[in-house]
Amino acid sequence: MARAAIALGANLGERFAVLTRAVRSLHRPAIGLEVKAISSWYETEPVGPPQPLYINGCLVLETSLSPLRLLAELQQREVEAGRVRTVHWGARTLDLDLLWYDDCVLASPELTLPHPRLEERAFVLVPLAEVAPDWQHPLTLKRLVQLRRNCDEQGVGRYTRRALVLCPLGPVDLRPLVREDFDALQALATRCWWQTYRGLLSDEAIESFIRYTYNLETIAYAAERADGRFWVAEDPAGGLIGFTQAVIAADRAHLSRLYVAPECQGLGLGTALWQLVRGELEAQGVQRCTLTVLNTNTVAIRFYEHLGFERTGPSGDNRYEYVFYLDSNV
Ligand SMILES: Nc1ncnc2c1ncn2[C@@H]1O[C@H](COP(=O)(O)OP(=O)(O)OP(=O)(O)O)[C@@H](O)[C@H]1O
Ligand SMILES: Nc1nc2c(c(=O)[nH]1)N=C(CO)CN2
Repeated sequence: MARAAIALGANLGERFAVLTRAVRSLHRPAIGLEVKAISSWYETEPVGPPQPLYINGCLVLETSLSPLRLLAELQQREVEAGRVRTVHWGARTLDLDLLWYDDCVLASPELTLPHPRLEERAFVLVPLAEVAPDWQHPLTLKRLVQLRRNCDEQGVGRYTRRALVLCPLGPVDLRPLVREDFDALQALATRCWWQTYRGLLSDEAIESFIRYTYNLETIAYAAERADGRFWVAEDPAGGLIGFTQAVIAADRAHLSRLYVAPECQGLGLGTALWQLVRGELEAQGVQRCTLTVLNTNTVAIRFYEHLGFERTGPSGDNRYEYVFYLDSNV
């Protein structure tokens, strides 16, 4: 198996939907394509003629395909995404570039490896350094960390409202909750609540919490609160398998909920949801994030402490209060 890196870019249409579909379609172990790492997403100013902002990211793949076969797979996905080539470096629904393929060096017009403009593009180097920091350019012998350090990152900003994370299920989409999710969220929350609180709370209390907190009206209210951030985790088949919400008020935030479907626990999704929340809180200048947890919920307590939350004391009704400091100067 060879290792290869792919740059993804999109600046037309439903950019995230297109990019998510592309990543998922590149995870096909049966045909010798396996996604091994996915970077964060970045919103980037266009290099080239005036055009809309891009979303860029990078992947590392393991593959049994030859470089040219891999390029053909990439080009096929660009066509499927509706890409039309008109203007050089112009706007596109999807751009998939092969950045490198092991130590392979090639210089044909059809395929040049490593990608000839890799070293001058911050919109490639910044996400690539996340997923392959130790990669070394086979010709210049420069390491990626060094290339990234020397590049001008202006115009390349982290996009904190979404992430695509790899887990044994394949690429899982962490994205904002939308109205079409409400029914599925209600069903998932009901399952999560029974699994989490059976034995810790009375059945009547669980039933009444679910009825109060996850009826369609309260879900809609939570989703639409101006200061709320509500994300869901969507598995590769389109099912919801996790959710979280943080409420921000000035430089403080409160993590109101974080749940993962019972059958998907232990895959790193809870941590991934927290990382997404944390990135957004940092981007908003939030300094501390609090939460409360039932004092008998040892699984959750262990999880939050592992993330770095510190207990600040008991709160009313059998709960503990925790805080996470985002700014080490606080
Ligand atoms: N490493 C590579 N990855 C992708 N395409 C390549 C590579 N090397 C050469 N090519 C060739 O480049 C041609 C033009 O590709 P494309 O239209 O995607 O360019 P572009 O995205 O507009 O510009 P750039 O190549 O600077 O990103 C393709 O037909 C492809 O055969
Ligand atoms: N920010 C940004 N600018 C670009 C991009 C891209 O992916 N991101 N792709 C281009 C052609 O490959 C030309 N310009």
